[in-house]
Amino acid sequence: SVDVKGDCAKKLWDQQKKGVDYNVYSRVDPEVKNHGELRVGYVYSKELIDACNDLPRIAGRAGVVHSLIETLGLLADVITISPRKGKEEEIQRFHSTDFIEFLHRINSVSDEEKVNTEEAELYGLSYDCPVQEGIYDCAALVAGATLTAAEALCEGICDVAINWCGGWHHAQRSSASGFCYINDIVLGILKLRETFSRIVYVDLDLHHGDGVEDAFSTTPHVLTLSLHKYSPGFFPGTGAASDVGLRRGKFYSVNIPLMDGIRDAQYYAVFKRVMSSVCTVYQPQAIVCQCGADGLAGDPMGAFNLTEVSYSDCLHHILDLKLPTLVLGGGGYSYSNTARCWAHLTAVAVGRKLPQEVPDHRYYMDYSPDFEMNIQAGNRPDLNKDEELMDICSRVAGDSELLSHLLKNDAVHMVS
Ligand SMILES: CC1(C)CN(C2CCCC2)C(=O)N1c1ccccc1/C=C/C(=O)NO
Ligand SMILES: [Zn+2]
Repeated sequence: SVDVKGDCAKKLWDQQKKGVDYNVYSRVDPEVKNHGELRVGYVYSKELIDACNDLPRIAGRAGVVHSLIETLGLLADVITISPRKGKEEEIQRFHSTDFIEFLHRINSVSDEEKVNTEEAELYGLSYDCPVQEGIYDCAALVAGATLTAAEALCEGICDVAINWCGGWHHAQRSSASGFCYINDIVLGILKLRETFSRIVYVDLDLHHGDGVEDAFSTTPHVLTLSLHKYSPGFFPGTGAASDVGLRRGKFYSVNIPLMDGIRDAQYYAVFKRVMSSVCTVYQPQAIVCQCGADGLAGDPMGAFNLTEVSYSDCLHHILDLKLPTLVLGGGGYSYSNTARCWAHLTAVAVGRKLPQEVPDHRYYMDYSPDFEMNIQAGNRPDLNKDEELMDICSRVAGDSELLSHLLKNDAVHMVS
């Protein structure tokens, strides 16, 4: 059973004041900026974690993330929701039948040789998206978890719904890409569209959220906003500031291209400026946020210098909108830093303060040598110039003016 946050926090605080020392890792401190009244759904099951633990490029990551969140006692503050598997007809709402059929076929193949290569190439299967036994089953479980989270928001079971196993933003309608096979985010947004008419998708991953942007580039009902590294030869190569969407979706795709080395303060300043102007004009009814953690200092991608602070500030800003919010994972290749970051974001959602030290648990040694919960900012040179970033922001804000003009003249699309 889950205490209502207020009671839990108050009871714990009263106990602590009375000197009863609760054996909790995190001090519940009412001073912490508290989204206390938010009900937070946390989607997970042993089956989902086990399946994601077997994914080749992030083998074991799901378990490290969940174990830290569990050890920090955060499950006591959330509504845990067991996910269902995505049904074939749901997955077909975005992906083509032939692609799904192909994924089914390679799902049961044990050795790669049997797969005919040019067909695999056609569907995006390559080094980055290896043929993997059981890949369909795993991807369908992940998609089902994101759909379960979206349904919980539509039914008002919770205000925030988290699926750290989701966030596979590169998958396209008929091809895998960038290690993403089924685009759980697109499926989750289509589910939210059954209830909400205007949805903002925020992509904080190091990489451009191309699969989600492409899925909704011609519609004004989903505004996609992606902040990402944009430089020659860097995957996926899309997401220039000039990429604003097409036809009826023009100005409803927003891209903030960034250079290596960006740090927390600058990143959050850009996010806040763009997100504020977009939301003021667009008036979204729900938010989806992909929190890919490969922008963190210390990630093997070695690009940005972010810590959990800017990710937390962005999520605080989003939660302050008091809208149904779907929170998803994504990239993140330093497992300890990814776990630190997503544990902090879970704590932000439930309004808990975390301890300085990583608590002892099964994966404690992954957090050496510091064993601290905070991530140290890197010192890679910052190639971003303030005036360039401000210029991009004001252009987007300018587009927001255009967007507001469109909204006034486009009432048909924005019927609430
Ligand atoms: C195969 C992995 C996913 C892993 N990886 C690194 C991390 C550390 C050692 C290898 C990559 O660069 N990858 C990729 C390879 C080709 C295309 C895309 C990606 C990553 C996409 C992504 O994160 N989107 O959000
Ligand atoms: Zn990424």
